[in-house]
Amino acid sequence: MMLLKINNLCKSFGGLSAVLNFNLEIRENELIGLIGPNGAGKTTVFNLITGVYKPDAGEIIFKGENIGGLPPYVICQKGIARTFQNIRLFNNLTVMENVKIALHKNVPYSLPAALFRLNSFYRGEKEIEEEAIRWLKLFNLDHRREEIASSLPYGEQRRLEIARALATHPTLLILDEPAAGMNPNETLELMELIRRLRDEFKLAILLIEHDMSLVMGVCERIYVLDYGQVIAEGKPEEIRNNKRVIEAYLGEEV
Ligand SMILES: Nc1ncnc2c1ncn2[C@@H]1O[C@H](COP(=O)(O)OP(=O)(O)OP(=O)(O)O)[C@@H](O)[C@H]1O
Repeated sequence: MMLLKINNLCKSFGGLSAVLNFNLEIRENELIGLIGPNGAGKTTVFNLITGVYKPDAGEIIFKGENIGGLPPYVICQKGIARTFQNIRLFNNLTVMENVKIALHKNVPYSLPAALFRLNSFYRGEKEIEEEAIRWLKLFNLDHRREEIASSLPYGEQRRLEIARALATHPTLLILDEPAAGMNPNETLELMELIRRLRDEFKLAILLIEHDMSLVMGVCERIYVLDYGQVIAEGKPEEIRNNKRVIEAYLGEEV
């Protein structure tokens, strides 16, 4: 079933068309890559989908509803979660607190229960704590539970950011350069993790990545952006041999 359908999306900054008549389709449980040279408009597309920017024109249809221009927290509630190119954790909070914040999107108690500290508040908080621990175990971060997020090694901060995104129970997970700054071993582990998450949580995943081994290794379909426009779309082997794509990367290895 179709999950996300983007029609003729446009966004300019001053006189510059960062995204121009952009179209994309993602079905449930698909793993899609968005690639392109620096400045091609990839992050702008992510910022449009997640409500950071309002589209100038076009539609972003998610589960049949146009979500273009809605605020980020509403888009998150509708089932889209993301990570950022430069990791954005709550640096001064613990690992556990970072995940608990995401779980407070759907608190299992009422406002009066929280204000008057009713039993349902304590029960709800316990449920949140237990779920946070389940997420940390899944991402092999449980032993770091009480550590401050910014003190974690880089690869673990990336994993924590993905755990926090998943704790909002998305149906579409958007990853902006998840392998940036990782060594080849960490990248291999990340590829394994991305495949596992997609299968276990029946997720659709859209990722931007400059690491071609990761994109070609995990994505089923790839969209290639250049100067804000899609210049190619297809399976990894089709993209690898596409003349326009090779030209856009000007001899870079695809
Ligand atoms: N907030 C903004 N204000 C002005 N220009 C912007 C803004 N955001 C992006 N741009 C411009 O839009 C174009 C597309 O940028 P974008 O960050 O989306 O590209 P990208 O494909 O994600 O690049 P990279 O791979 O380097 O991250 C660039 O020319 C960029 O300078």
